[in-house]
Amino acid sequence: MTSTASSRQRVAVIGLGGIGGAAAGALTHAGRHDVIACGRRPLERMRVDLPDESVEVAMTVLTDPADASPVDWVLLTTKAQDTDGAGAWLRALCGPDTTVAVMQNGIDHAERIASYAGGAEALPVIVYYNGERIADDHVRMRHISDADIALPDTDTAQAFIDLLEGTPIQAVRAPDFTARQWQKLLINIVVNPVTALTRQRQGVLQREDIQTLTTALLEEAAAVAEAEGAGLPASVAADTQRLVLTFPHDAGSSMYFDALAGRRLEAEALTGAVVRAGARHGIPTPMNGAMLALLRALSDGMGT
Ligand SMILES: NC(=O)C1=CN([C@@H]2O[C@H](COP(=O)(O)OP(=O)(O)OC[C@H]3O[C@@H](n4cnc5c(N)ncnc54)[C@H](OP(=O)(O)O)[C@@H]3O)[C@@H](O)[C@H]2O)C=CC1
Ligand SMILES: CC(C)(CO)C(=O)C(=O)O
Repeated sequence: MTSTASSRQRVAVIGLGGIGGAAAGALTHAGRHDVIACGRRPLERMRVDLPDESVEVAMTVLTDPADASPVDWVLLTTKAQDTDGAGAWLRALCGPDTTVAVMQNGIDHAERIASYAGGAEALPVIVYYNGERIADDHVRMRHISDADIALPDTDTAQAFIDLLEGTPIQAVRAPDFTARQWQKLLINIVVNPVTALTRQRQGVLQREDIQTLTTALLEEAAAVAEAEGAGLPASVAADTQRLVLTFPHDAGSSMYFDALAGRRLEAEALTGAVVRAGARHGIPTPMNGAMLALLRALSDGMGT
């Protein structure tokens, strides 16, 4: 674990989309650490619309893992399905003292990076803030929950909170981290597929016919979460349904933006995780299975 309370740290952010662009921009703007970004295209400056201010920051962006060397912190912010593609970055950036904050949706954060990160420690991060890539050099971050990220209740998590000091990213240590991972997954198996498949922003969730669908998706997923020992309350399906209806109608979702841009969808890490866990426990998930088939068909027709 790296100590960050006072020392200047070397930070690398892999991926400069909605989540990574906001994190890299906010850390660079705060100026407390040496931040590099690892991307697929060169970039010199980025406009970052933070919740309370819009800033333009000069970025140091590497495009070739051969130019990278081990750092104190790696923030992995690609989509889950692009983790393998980011493997060369992880290998180059991770040493024995590196911590990798896996800022992705889903429930198997640590497993995704295990084969690339050598001895580096994985810190799973539940991301609640909304990040939108407006252009390659322009991202917007919005708070949509009390906390922007949730972390396990560990010293490493505290070191990450210290790292983020001076940025608008509000973090909490969560003793109920596993429950929260599943709670977030329940949100994602509703908001992401529905917005991506309908190509409509979150206002579409207010439709009565869509609410019938999302209730069914959530009830299946809640049964699977219970079998997994997630520790969620019996009311979690109804609670999640109510919660997603409070989200901004004009917000998209990470999967919605991929559908619009013709990129592959994060279907296996979200809906796929529920369907696979349901199969392990012998719990039928026909509605999520149907969504998964549609998402796979859409995703397989996409480019990258
Ligand atoms: N956006 C949101 O509001 C939220 C997103 N999340 C989760 O956060 C994670 C990140 O999502 P989001 O930021 O929206 O995703 P984006 O698609 O906006 O950004 C992903 C970034 O990763 C880059 N990337 C992909 N492969 C590589 C690679 N091999 N090397 C370097 N960069 C690479 C992409 O590059 P390129 O530009 O070339 O495609 C892109 O810049 C996902 O797991 C998502 O589910 C969680 C909560 C909210
Ligand atoms: C909850 C939501 C929809 C917030 O942006 C999200 O996690 C995503 O876009 O993937």
